[in-house]
Amino acid sequence: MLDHTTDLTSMLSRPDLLCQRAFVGGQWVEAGDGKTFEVRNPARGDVIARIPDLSRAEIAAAIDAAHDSQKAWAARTGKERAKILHRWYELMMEHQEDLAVLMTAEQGKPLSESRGEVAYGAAYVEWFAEEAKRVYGETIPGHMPDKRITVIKQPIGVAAGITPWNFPNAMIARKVAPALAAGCSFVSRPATLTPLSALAMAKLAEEAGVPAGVFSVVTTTSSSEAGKEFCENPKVRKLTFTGSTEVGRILLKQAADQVMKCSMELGGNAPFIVFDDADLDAAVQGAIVSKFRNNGQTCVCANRIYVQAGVYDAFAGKLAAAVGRMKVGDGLEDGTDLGPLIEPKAADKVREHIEDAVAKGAKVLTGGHGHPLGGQFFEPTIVTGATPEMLVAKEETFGPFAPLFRFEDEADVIAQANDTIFGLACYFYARDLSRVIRVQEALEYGMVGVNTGIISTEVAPFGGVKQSGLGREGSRHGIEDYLEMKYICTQV
Ligand SMILES: NC(=O)C1=CN([C@@H]2O[C@H](COP(=O)(O)OP(=O)(O)OC[C@H]3O[C@@H](n4cnc5c(N)ncnc54)[C@H](OP(=O)(O)O)[C@@H]3O)[C@@H](O)[C@H]2O)C=CC1
Ligand SMILES: O=C(O)[C@H](O)CS(=O)(=O)O
Repeated sequence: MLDHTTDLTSMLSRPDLLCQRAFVGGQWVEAGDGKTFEVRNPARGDVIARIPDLSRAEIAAAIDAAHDSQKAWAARTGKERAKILHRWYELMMEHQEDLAVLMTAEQGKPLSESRGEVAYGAAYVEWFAEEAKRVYGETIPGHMPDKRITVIKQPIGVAAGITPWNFPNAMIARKVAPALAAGCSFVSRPATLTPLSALAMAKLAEEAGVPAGVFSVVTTTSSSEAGKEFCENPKVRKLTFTGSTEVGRILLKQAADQVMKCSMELGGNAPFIVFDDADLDAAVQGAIVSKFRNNGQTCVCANRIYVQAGVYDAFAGKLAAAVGRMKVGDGLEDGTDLGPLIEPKAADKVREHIEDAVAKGAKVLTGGHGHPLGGQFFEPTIVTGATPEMLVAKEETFGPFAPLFRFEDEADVIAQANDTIFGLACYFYARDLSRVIRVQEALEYGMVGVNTGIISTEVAPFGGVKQSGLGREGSRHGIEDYLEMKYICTQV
């Protein structure tokens, strides 16, 4: 168990990766007024770091440094930027264990998941190191004999990003990597609860040769002030956000005044559908990984589990048995499957959804309460008899709560699955080919898992429709959000 900062640094092969200063314009800085905020280990509540609480003016200074360094960074060849990004990827993987320990200490997820997230984040850096060399334009046959048409793509300029606590490495990597690959500079503002991963990434970016000012990490408890500076500062040309739809709406409204380009990866409410021709064992494994990855604190996790009547009881029994084998504990301890929730209000939300469901007729199959470990630990919970009238049918739980809805036919479950303002990820298990094609086309989501519960990869376009967001991250499409297209018409 961790007691204090010294305990955490004693676990690191590179203690200097626990950075307790902000990274602005290539300098490691304190807040001008000396203000700091505490970072606590959610498993035990102890303080593991004290981080500068920067002011809006200090955030503006990071934007100035990004602006002053961007043109020279863009003037480098794609190959030069690729080389530096690839070195950053190599350093992230060389220090995977230290980055994972820092992540589990500040966010709580099991060390095995933290290692996976570091590799996932690094994969985005590796992917966009390659894409940096492939920003192609085009020539178009002229519309008149004396005209020549070309189209080129240029970096948009200074980009700013606000990211959540649930994936404190990958959400930053998935934004900074394409931005830098395109020739943009980037100011990152990580969540108050989890700044350590971002700061360690900045340390390794500096070592990889990212020039001063091109990538800054501004730490502050005043997220709204950071958001306003990002949206109102004329030097910022691009805003990218991952978090709740509620905050996404606020930022979009603020960004509208400058007609700023925005990318939004927002909330979800993923349906997970099991048809009667599914491989039930595969469906159970898919439900476990989709529902309980990061303790359910994932925007793409299964939030509603729909099971066709003919296999409902068999699936429920298998799922309960699998959940019963999951170990709740400190993420730094071997064998832990489910760490603590990020903060007390997160446990309150899970409890609220469970109590609401039971009050409206659901039956607890397993779990249902805070875990005996106390604090933010919670029992993984399954209820049967879930109905559309329950809170969990409309809201993202963001915790280890699996409500089982029973359905009769395909049309009925498609209607229920689509009855939400969200459209990020969805999943279904079936083996009839015609049904698979019908259902994958009928579900109104940006991403579909067919006979799989995990879809996150750097090679595919990640993003949602409806109120789950704007734009895509990852894949060959992800760099486009950091580029402007310029049409050139030349008289010959
Ligand atoms: N789609 C996704 O990937 C995610 C979805 N969510 C959803 O959001 C819910 C709440 O989680 P939470 O982490 O609080 O998500 P939030 O959307 O509240 O926070 C996400 C990030 O935005 C920052 N933020 C909050 N308010 C503002 C603001 N007015 N202006 C600028 N930035 C702001 C937060 O800073 P700080 O926390 O430091 O104040 C954090 O860095 C979850 O229950 C889940 O439903 C959450 C995380 C990821
Ligand atoms: O915000 C999230 O929950 C992540 O985008 C989920 S994933 O990309 O790691 O699947």
